[in-house]
Amino acid sequence: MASLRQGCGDLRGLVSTFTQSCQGSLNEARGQVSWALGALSVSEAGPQLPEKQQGPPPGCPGRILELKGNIRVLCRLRPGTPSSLVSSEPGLDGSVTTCYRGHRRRFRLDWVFPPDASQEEVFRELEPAVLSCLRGYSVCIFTYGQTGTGKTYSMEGPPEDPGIAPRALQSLFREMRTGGQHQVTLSMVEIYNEAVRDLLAPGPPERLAVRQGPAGQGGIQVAGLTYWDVPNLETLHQMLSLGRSNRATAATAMNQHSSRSHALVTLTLQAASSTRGSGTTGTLHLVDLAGSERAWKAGGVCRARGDPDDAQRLREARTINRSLLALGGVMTALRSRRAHVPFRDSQLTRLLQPALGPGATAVLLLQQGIPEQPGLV
Ligand SMILES: Nc1ncnc2c1ncn2[C@@H]1O[C@H](COP(=O)(O)OP(=O)(O)OP(=O)(O)O)[C@@H](O)[C@H]1O
Repeated sequence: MASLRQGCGDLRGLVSTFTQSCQGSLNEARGQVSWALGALSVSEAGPQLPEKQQGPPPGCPGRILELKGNIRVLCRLRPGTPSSLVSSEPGLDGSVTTCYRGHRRRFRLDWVFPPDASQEEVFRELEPAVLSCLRGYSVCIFTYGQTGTGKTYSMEGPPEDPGIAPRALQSLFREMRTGGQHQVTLSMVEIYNEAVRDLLAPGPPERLAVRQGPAGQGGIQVAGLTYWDVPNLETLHQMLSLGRSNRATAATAMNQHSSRSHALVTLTLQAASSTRGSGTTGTLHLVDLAGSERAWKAGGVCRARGDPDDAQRLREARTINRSLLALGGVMTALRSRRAHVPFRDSQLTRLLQPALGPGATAVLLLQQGIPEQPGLV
């Protein structure tokens, strides 16, 4: 419990950091900064939040995810978060009261993974939701957090200790071997500076147009996006690694290999009619969101020197923050069950519209912790 206490308080840091980022760097964000609180549903406990499940016995992580129609907010703490910065007390109602650098605040989370949580423990919590795709559900898993807090580590992980995505795929294919025939289709895009690009296109990635589907059919269409039939796990891994190598990355002041784009992997699993779950089509979206660092930090002090690369980093940071604001606005609207959900506010939310709509399950994994350069937190 000590590590849990230590870690979840730093959530305040995430919200606070991002809020400051919006206030300091984005004039257009003024007045909307409350998104970070409402949208992530980690602020003052809101009535829409589902009840936190009973905690699992030690060594036996619980199955906390309901499989339909919910947004779940989990938090993972990066190793090395100093306990002097944070403290928190879990409440009976599932809320977490945190104290971050002396400011007390209540957050409510569905689960907190302490800094020593393994990749396997994290995935074990998500596995039931992942496998529900084989029964026709739509599931979307995000990693969100300041740059360098471990989003890609959690989603992809190093080869010797894979993260959510490789484990999810392995689990799905293992289940399909015993559960019957499915047709698996893959697409992979990145959103870089609000341009949607196909990471699996045979040629150089081009900007693709995102359109609303024809009336009555709903959905979103990405003109020219390639969809690939995936016969087996090995092919899938090869394609994902191709897509990853096409993803825009650039060194920033905060993370040498910082991802400057949002990456969306979409797997469609269509059950053959003779199998269980016959006729169903499930979808798994795995979303590695770009880091939400403060724009001025990403640009770095070199911005003053007029370095074109730094100007580019600054622009990237602004568009990233703007799209994360839009995502927050969508989440707020969904959780408040508002009639209007502003999906059209960014390419990210437009593309995710089918993944966040009625009946879908979204899991937001908040990454918290101290990036590699502690002075930046
Ligand atoms: N739980 C963890 N255990 C061990 N190492 C970790 C963990 N989380 C993150 N790291 C390490 O921290 C560094 C930064 O992590 P990562 O690249 O995943 O951050 P990120 O949030 O994806 O950053 P960006 O938004 O800039 O892409 C990496 O070297 C990664 O291996």
